[in-house]
Amino acid sequence: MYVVTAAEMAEIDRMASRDYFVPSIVLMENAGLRVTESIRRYFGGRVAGKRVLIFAGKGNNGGDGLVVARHLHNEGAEVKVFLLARPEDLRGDPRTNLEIYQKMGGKIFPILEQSHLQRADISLLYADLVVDAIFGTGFKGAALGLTGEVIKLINNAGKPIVAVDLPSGLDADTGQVHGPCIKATWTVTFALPKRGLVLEPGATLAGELEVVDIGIPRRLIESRNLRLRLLTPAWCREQLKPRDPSSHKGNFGHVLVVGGSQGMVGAVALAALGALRAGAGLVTAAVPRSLQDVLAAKTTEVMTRGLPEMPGGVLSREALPYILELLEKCTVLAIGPGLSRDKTTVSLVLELLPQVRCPVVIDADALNALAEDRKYLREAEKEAVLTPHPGEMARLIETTTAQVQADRLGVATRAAQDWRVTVVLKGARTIIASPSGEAFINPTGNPGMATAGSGDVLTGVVAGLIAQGLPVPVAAALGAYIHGAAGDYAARTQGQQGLVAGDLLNYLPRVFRKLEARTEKTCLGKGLPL
Ligand SMILES: NC(=O)C1=CN([C@@H]2O[C@H](COP(=O)(O)OP(=O)(O)OC[C@H]3O[C@@H](n4cnc5c(N)ncnc54)[C@H](O)[C@@H]3O)[C@@H](O)[C@H]2O)[C@@H](O)CC1
Ligand SMILES: [K+]
Repeated sequence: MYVVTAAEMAEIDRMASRDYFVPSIVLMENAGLRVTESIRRYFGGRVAGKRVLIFAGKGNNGGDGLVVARHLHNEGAEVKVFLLARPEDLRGDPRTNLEIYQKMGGKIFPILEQSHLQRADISLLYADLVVDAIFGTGFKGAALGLTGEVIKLINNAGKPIVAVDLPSGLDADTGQVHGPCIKATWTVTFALPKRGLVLEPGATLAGELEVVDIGIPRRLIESRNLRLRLLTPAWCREQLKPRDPSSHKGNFGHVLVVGGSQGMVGAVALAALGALRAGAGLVTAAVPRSLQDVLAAKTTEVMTRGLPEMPGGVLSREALPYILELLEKCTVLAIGPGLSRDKTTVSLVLELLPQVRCPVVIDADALNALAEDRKYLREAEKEAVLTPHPGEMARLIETTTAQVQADRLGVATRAAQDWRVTVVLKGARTIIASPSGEAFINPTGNPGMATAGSGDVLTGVVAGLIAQGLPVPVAAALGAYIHGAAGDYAARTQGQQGLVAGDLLNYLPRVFRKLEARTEKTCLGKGLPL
C-alpha cells in the first residue's frame, strides 16, 4: 500500500477534481460518510442518542467534520460542533457544509477566546465520542494558543477520539510533533496513509488506522510514480511462491554466515538458524576455529567450518582464502554477527567484501568495519543489504543517533541511493530503502524485540530469502516484515518482557504458514499483522 506526503495527497486531490472532474465537494462528502460509517460501527450499528462532540477547524478537514456532524445529527445523535473559527471565515466546501448543517438545525459553538473553552470542557464530561477535525494535511508547525489548549483539553478528557485523516497537531510527512497533538483512539484516513501515520511517534498517536476509499480514481493514484509503501500481508504473500513438488534442497540456495568471536558465537547460531527457518536449502556457518565445536553443538542442521584465528578468538587475515573458497558454492553471504571490532578482523572484512561476487547481507561488526573505510560503499559494484540499527547508521554516515532518528526515512533513502545498496534501518518502524529510490515501512514488530540477538535473526532471515532467489530489496523488505511478525506472535503468546531472540526462530514457521494460507484479513500494523 502506497504511503504519501501531504503534498502528494493534495496533488492527487487536485488532479481528481481537475483532470477526472470529481467535484471536491463529492470527495469531502465521501470522506465524511466513511468517517460516519466508522463511527456507526464503533457504536455497534446505532448512533441515535449518542453524545458526539466534533471539533472542526476552518479548512477542509473541518469541512469533513461538518459532513460527519450532518450525518450523525440526521441519524439522531446529540451532536455539538465546536468550531475553531468564526463561521463567516469558512470558505468553499467547508462553508457549504456548515450552511447545510445549520439549516438542518445543527448546533455550532465557536471557540474564539479563552472563556469559550468552558463549554467544551463541560460537554467533554458527558461525551460518548470526540471527533477531531481540527487539522489535516494542511497543518504545518505547531498548534499554539487557543487551538493548542483545545487539543490538550480533548486529550485530558480521557474520552474515545476518532481523528479525521490525521490526529491534529501531527506533522503529516515526518510523524513528528512540535506542540500539542491529539492522541487518537483511531484514525480514519482518506485514500492512502500519510507518512506521519506510519512513522513513530505518529503511528502511536493515530491509534488504530483505517484507510478508506473516498472515490479517488485508482488510475490516478497508479499514475503518480509513488516511491514509498507500507508493507502489508498481501504484498508479502505475493512475493512468496509456492514450492515446486519436485524440488530438492539445492533449489533453495546456500547461505554462508561468517562471524563469531570469543564469547559471541550465539550471534552466528541465531543468524544461521534464521536463514534455515526462512527456507534456505543449506546453511554453512564459518567461525574462528576454536568456536566451531560450540557452534556445531548449538545448531544441528547447520554445516560448520572453523577458520584461522588470532589469539583471543577473533578471525585472522588468513581466513580470507578459506572464505572465498567456501563462497564458490554459496548463493549469498551474511557477514557480521558476533564478529568483534578487532583491527585484524576489520581489515579482513574490508579486504573480503570487494571480492564477493554474490549478494551479501552486512550486519553488526561488519558495518562497523565499513564505518572505518567507506571505499567499498562508495565505489564497489555490489548487491548488498546493510542492516544497521540507528547507532550503526550514525557511525556509517558520521552523525548522531538522534539525528538518524529524527529523519529515519530520509537517512535510509539517501544512504541507499548514495551507496547503491539496500538499507534496512532497524528500530520501531523499520525502513527498507532500495538503490532505485523505492522504500518500504514495516509495520510489524514490538518493543519486546529490543533484545540481544534479535538483529542476528533478521540478518539470517534476509539472507535465507535472498538464497531462494528473491530480488535483494524484496528479500530485505519481506524479511523485516516476517521477522517483526514472528516477534508479534511471540509477544502475544508469552509477552514482551521475557522475549528472547531464540523465540523468534520458533515463531518464524507460523508466520510463513499464515502467509501461505492466503487469509484475506489485512491489518496496518497495530497489534498482530496477520
Ligand atoms: N482537498 C480535497 O479534495 C480533500 C481534502 N480533504 C480533507 O482536507 C484536509 C486538508 O485540508 P486543507 O488543505 O484545507 O487543510 P486543513 O484543513 O488540514 O488545515 C488548514 C487550516 O489550518 C491552518 N493551519 C495550518 N497550520 C497551522 C498551525 N500550525 N496553527 C494554526 N493553524 C494552522 C491553515 O491556515 C488552514 O486554515 C485533508 O486532511 C482532508 O481531511 C477531504 O475533504 C477529501 C478531499
Ligand atoms: K484531524
